[in-house]
Amino acid sequence: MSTIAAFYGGKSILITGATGFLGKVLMEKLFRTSPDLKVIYILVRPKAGQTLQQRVFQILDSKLFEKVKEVCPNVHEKIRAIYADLNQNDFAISKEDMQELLSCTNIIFHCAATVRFDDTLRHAVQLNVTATRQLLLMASQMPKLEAFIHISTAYSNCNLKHIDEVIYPCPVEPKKIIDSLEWLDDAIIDEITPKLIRDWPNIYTYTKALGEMVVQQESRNLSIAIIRPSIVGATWQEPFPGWVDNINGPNGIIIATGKGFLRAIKATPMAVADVIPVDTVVNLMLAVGWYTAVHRPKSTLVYHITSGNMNPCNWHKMGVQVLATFEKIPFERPFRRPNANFTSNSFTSQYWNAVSHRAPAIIYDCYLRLTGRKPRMTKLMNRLLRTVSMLEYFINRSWEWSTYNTEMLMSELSPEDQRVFNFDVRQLNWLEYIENYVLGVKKYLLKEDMAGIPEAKQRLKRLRNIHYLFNTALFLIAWRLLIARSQMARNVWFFIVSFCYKFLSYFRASSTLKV
Ligand SMILES: CCCCCCCCCCCCCCCCCCCCCC(=O)SCCNC(=O)CCNC(=O)[C@H](O)C(C)(C)COP(=O)(O)OP(=O)(O)OC[C@H]1O[C@@H](n2cnc3c(N)ncnc32)[C@H](O)[C@@H]1OP(=O)(O)O
Ligand SMILES: NC(=O)C1=CN([C@@H]2O[C@H](COP(=O)(O)OP(=O)(O)OC[C@H]3O[C@@H](n4cnc5c(N)ncnc54)[C@H](OP(=O)(O)O)[C@@H]3O)[C@@H](O)[C@H]2O)C=CC1
Repeated sequence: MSTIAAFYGGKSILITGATGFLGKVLMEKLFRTSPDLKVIYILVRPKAGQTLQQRVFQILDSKLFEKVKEVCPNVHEKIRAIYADLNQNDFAISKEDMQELLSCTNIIFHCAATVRFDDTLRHAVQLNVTATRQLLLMASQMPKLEAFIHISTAYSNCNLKHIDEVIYPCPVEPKKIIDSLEWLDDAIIDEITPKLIRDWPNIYTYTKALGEMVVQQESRNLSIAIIRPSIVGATWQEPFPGWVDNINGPNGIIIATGKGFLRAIKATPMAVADVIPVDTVVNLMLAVGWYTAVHRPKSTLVYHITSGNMNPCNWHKMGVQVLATFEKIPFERPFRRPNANFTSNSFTSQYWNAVSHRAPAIIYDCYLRLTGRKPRMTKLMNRLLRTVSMLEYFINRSWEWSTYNTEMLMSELSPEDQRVFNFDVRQLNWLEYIENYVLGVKKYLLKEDMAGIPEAKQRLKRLRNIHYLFNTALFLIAWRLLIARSQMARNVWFFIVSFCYKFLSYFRASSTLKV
C-alpha cells in the first residue's frame, strides 16, 4: 500500500486553480489514488457564461476523469466548489464557506495564477502576489492545516543562469509594490513596469518571483513548500499519455506548425528544451504534500521539477520528432504543408517572417477578398508572430536548476510510492513522449477524429504538389526575367541548353550503336 495515497485518505484538501491545466490533473490523481479522501474544496469563479456547477460537471465529464469514475463513483459528492474570485478582497468567499474552509482544511495546493506573459502589472501582482499573501493569511487561521504547497515556476529566477533550490530576494519588496499599486494610476504603472521588472523577461516571471518572497515572509509557523516546474507539457503516462488542454507553452506552437502557419522559429537548436510532463509535476506535488505534513521541515523547502539536468532534450531533437509525427499523424485541413526550421540568426529570422509567414498570409487574404470573403490571415499571422516573439526568450537560452531536494525526496519514498508517485524523469523516452504529445494535441485540443487521417494525408500530398509547382513556376519566371536582363545569365542558359543537347545526342548515338 502506498504511504502517500494512504496519507491523503480522510483529508480535506483545498485547491486553487483547480480548473486550470495543472489543477485538473492534480484532482484526477488525488481521486484515483486516494478515493477515500474526505473532500476537495476548489475555489472557482463563474466563467464564459457557465456557473460553478456547470464548470465542475464539465471537468468531471471529460475524458481525463474516466478512470476516476470507476475508482470513485461518488466523485461528484467529494468535490465542493466554492465561489471565489482571487482578485477580490477575501476572495469574495461567503462567510459560511470561509468558516468551513478555515475549520476543515488539512492541505492546501495553491496553483492559481495568471500565466499570461502580457498581463498588466496590476492584475499579475493582484493574482500572483497579493492573492498568495491573502491565502497564507487564511492558512494561518486553519487549526487543522498540515501543509501549504505553493506552485511557482522554474523561471521565477530566469534572470540567473544557475538556479538553486532557494528563495532569491527581489530588488523591490513585494509589500512596497502592492502598496504603490493601490494609488498609482495605470499610465504611470505602464511607464515604470520595465524599470521594475529589470532583467526579468516578462511580468509573469517577475510576479512569480515576488510571490515566492511573499511566501517566505508570511510563512509564520506554517509548514510550507514551494514547487518550481519548468515548461509543463502533456501527460507522460497518467491517466493516459498525451492529455493536454490549453494552448500555452509548446502547445500553441505545435498547432501552428502542424497547421502549416509557422514555418520558422528563432531558436537555439541545441538549447535545452526543458519540458516536464504534467503528471510528473503532480506526482511530485503529492509527494511534497505528504513529506511537508509528516516531516515538517524547519524551513520552507523549494523543489525543482525540471528535465534538463537528468534527461536533457534539445529543441532540435524535439522539432525533428514533432515534424516526423506530423508525417504519420497529420492535422486536418492545414493551411500549408507542415515544414518548419529553427534559425538562430536575427536576419534569417526576419527573412523567413517576410517570405514564409507574411507573404503567404497577404496572398491568401487577397484570394479571400477576390472571392468576396473577409480577409483574416494577416491578422492571425501577426498574432502568431507576436506570441512566438514572446516565447523566444525561453527557446534561446538554457538554465541549470539544481535538484537536491527533489532527489532527496525521491530517496525518502518507499519503492511502492516511487512507482505510484513517479517523478523520476530519467525514465522518460523523449521520442515516444513527443509523439504522444502531438497526438494528444490533435485529439484533445483540436478535437480531431483519427478517422480523418487518410484524408489529411491526401491533402498533404496535394499541398506538396502545389508547393513544388509553385516553386517551379517561381523559378522559371525569375529565370526568364534574369535572361531578359543579363548577358551572363543568357550565356549560362545557352551553355546548359547546348550541354543537354550534346548529352542527348551522345546518348541517342550510343544506344543506336548497341542495337
Ligand atoms: C525543426 C523545427 C520544428 C518546429 C516544430 C515545433 C516544435 C515544438 C517547439 C516548441 C517551442 C515552444 C516553446 C515554448 C516555450 C514556453 C516557455 C514558457 C516558460 C514559462 C513556463 C511557465 O512558468 S507558465 C506557463 C507558460 N505560460 C504561457 O505559456 C503563456 C504564454 N502565452 C501568453 O501569454 C499569451 O498566449 C500571449 C503570448 C500573450 C498571446 O496572447 P493572445 O491573446 O494573442 O492569445 P491567447 O493565447 O490568449 O489565445 C488565442 C486564442 O486561442 C483561444 N484558446 C485558448 N485556449 C484554447 C483552447 N484550449 N482551445 C481552443 N482555443 C483556445 C483563445 O480563446 C483565443 O481565441 P479568441 O481570440 O478567439 O478568444
Ligand atoms: N503551465 C506551465 O507551463 C507552468 C505552470 N506553472 C505554474 O503552475 C500553476 C498552474 O498553471 P496552469 O495550470 O498551467 O495555468 P492555467 O492558466 O491553466 O490555470 C490557472 C488557474 O488559475 C485560476 N485563476 C486565475 N485567475 C483567477 C481568479 N481571479 N480567481 C480564481 N481563480 C483564478 C484559473 O481559473 P479559471 O479557469 O477560472 O480561469 C485556473 O484554474 C501556476 O501557478 C503557474 O505559474 C509553472 C511552470 C510552468
